[in-house]
Amino acid sequence: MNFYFEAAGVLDRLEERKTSVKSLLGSLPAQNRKRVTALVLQTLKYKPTLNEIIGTTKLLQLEKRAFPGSARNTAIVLVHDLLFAKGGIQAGDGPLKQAILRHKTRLHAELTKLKVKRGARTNEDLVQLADPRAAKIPRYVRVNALKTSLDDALADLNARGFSQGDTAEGKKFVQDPHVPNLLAFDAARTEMSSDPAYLRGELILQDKASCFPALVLNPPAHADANVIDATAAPGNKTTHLAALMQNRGTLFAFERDKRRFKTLETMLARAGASNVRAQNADFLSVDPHDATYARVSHILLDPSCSGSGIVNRLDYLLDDAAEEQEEERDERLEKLAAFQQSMIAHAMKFPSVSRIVYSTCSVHAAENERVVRAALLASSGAWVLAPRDQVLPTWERRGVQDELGDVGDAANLVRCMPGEDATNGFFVSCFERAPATGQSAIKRKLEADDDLDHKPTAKKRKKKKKKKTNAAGDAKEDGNRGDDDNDEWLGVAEC
Ligand SMILES: C[S@@+](CC[C@H](N)C(=O)[O-])C[C@H]1O[C@@H](n2cnc3c(N)ncnc32)[C@H](O)[C@@H]1O
Repeated sequence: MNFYFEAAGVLDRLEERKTSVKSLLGSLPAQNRKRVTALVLQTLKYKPTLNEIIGTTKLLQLEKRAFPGSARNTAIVLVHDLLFAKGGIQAGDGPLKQAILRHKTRLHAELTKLKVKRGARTNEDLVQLADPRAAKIPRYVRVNALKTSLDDALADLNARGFSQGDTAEGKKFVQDPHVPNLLAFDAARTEMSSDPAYLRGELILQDKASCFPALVLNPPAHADANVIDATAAPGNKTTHLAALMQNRGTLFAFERDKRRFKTLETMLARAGASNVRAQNADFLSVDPHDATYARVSHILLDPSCSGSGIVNRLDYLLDDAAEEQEEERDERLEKLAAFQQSMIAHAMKFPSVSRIVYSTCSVHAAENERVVRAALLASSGAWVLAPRDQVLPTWERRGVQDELGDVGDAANLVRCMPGEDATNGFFVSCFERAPATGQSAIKRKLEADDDLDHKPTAKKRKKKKKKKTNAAGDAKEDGNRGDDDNDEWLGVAEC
């Protein structure tokens, strides 16, 4: 029973909003920490549902002696386990357990009623529907071109009672206007995980925004094509890339986590992605100059991130928790951003790579525009952003210029806002090698910064003076020249 009390204690202190969930869980005695953490996180996910069920059953009023006002969270964690844990309540047979079990039938019946009322088929649906942003996200399903054609998939769906409509409602689905082969279903009423076409690998459950990176990378589809997916598991983007490559050439897929690598292998097999060479390895330890990768022309980088864009994450439930959390978050973001930058810098070292897509499911500029900015500056002008017309041109929400600063045009970046774009929060950027001739705006900017940053030596002073004289001369020749240069400096990327 102890760990139930500990979990309830964590929930109590969270409600006081004096500290963050992370530090609370970190301070628990080591022996129970894992178990209590899992229980707290699960309970938080289901808390709105549990509160409603406990309210309608009047459990606390009926069991006042077992659960006085101060023990509300103890009742919540116990009801959580009764309704949602595999083995039910994990405790002896004390009075608190008995108090809950007296209402077992009623509690289960209320859960069933609530599911019907909210149109939820599974417990997970209940969590989804409790988050107002999630209610706006349809269930997206990508037709896997490696296993079936769009026409055949549509015919199969029609034969099973689905039909195309203007909105994803009930048995009606919509063809997505931005992503070919993507269908949107009614999230509350479509249970896809047991769908036969899904089990055959013909349909892949993938959020719309998560389909953007492979589309933007636009990998080649010929026998000599060499592409890398640097951070592959669970493999949604890998199988999407393989489909766009029509299983031709070679797609090297890296995943450093052993357990996630197994999932990747399962996904690849199910999707029939036969051109993938999956390796359980750290991308950062792959030698860019190894002959195996000499012809790699495209790299997809979808590294670990805060996941703050994912609707249903705990971050959302704890959004308004203590201030300390903000500080902790900033620290975490800084660390993530440093890692993300190192991944981009590493990708840029592959000698034949001409195009790199970097994406996150984060809404924080620290992991998005600011990482892109740092990567562009670190490349000293060798890389620029691919132009908007190659980066989902019809998608309206673009990057944040103030965060990207003067190193590129934020219109070349893609953002998705949870709750507003019918997707999870997402960010996509695409780097391409700067043209060999001419100087990129970033390079010019860096040189200028360098000139400003360092005390001019006699040689530099002389050079600067000469530059100034030339500029003055040029300006005389062409009245607007000086202003144009300024525009280029500020407005930026050569794309
Ligand atoms: C955001 S997930 C990738 C999701 C995947 N692209 C998809 O669409 O299914 C990031 C993955 O990268 C892996 N990862 C993180 N750093 C890595 C590294 N240095 N090398 C290889 N894999 C890495 C993580 O273990 C995690 O599985």
